[in-house]
Amino acid sequence: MLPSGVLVPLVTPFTPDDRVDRDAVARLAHEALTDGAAGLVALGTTAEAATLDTAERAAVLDVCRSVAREHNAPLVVGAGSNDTAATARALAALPSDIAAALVVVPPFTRPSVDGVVAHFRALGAASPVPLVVYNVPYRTGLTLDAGTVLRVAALPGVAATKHSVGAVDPDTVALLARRPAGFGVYAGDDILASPLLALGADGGILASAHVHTGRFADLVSAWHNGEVDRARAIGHRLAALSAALFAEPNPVVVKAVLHAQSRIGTPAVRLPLLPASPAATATAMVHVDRLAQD
Ligand SMILES: O=C(O)C1=N[C@H](C(=O)O)C[C@H](O)C1
Repeated sequence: MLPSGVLVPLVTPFTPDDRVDRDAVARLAHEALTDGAAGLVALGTTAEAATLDTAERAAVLDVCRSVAREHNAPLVVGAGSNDTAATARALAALPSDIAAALVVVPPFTRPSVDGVVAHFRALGAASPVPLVVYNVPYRTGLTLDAGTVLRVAALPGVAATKHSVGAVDPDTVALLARRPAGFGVYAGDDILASPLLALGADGGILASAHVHTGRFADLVSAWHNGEVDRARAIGHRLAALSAALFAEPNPVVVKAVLHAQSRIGTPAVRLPLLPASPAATATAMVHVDRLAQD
C-alpha cells in the first residue's frame, strides 16, 4: 500500500505576517520528491497541525495533493484525536486520492487496550483510505505492547504503523518479527531509523529527511539491499544529524535549518513552540554542512 522508503512529513512554513506560505510548502514538497522521497506526509506533528485552523489545513492539503499528483507520489495525511466519532467523520471526508491517513493512538484519554482496538476498528470501518497507526507513547501517554499493535494490525483498513516508541526495545523487536505479511512498519524516531531498518522496517516518516533527503533514501536502499557496512556508515552520520535537528522540540530546528538554507522565508513557529536557539541551529548546520562534504 505504501512504498518502501522515506516519506517526508512536511513543515508548514509561515510568512512574516503569520500566514501559511503556500509557495514554500509547494517548493519543499517538490524538493523532497525530486531528491528521493518515496512520498509525503501532510498535516503531521511536524506540520504544527494542532495550530492550523480549518482553512489553513485545507490549504496545506490542497498544495500537497497537487504536488503529489504531479510526481505521481503517495500522499499521507495526518489525522486523529481522542474522539473516535470526530476522527471517523474527519477520515470519511478525506479525498479519495489520498494514499493513507496517519492516525495517532488516542492521546490523553488513556483508554484500555480493548478501547484502543475498538477505536481503530471504528476508524478502519469509517475511512475510505488505509490507516497508518501512529504509535508515539511519549506524546499520547499510552504505551502499546507488541501484542496490541498486532491486534490493531489485523483490523480491516489498518495497513501500517509509524513506530515512534523512543527505543529499540523488546516490543519493537517482537513487532518486526511477528508482523503479518503486508503490514508496513515505518520508523518514526529519526535517530533510530537505521536500527529499525536493520530489523526490517519498510522505511521511515522522518522530519530530518527535509535535509539531505537523498541520503535518507540511500539509507533505506542500503539496508534493503543488504549493504550492511554502507548502511551502518550512512546511518551513523544521519543519526548525528537527526540528534542535532531534534535537540529542541520538533520542528523548530528543522525550520531554522531550512531558513538558513534559504529554502523557507522565515523560521517562524507558532506557540507553544518557540523558535530554535542560535546554538541549536548552528550545531545542526555543522552536521548539515559536514554531510554535504562527504
Ligand atoms: O510529523 C511527523 O510525522 C513526525 N513527527 C515526529 C515528532 O514530531 O515527534 C517526528 C518524525 O520525524 C515525524
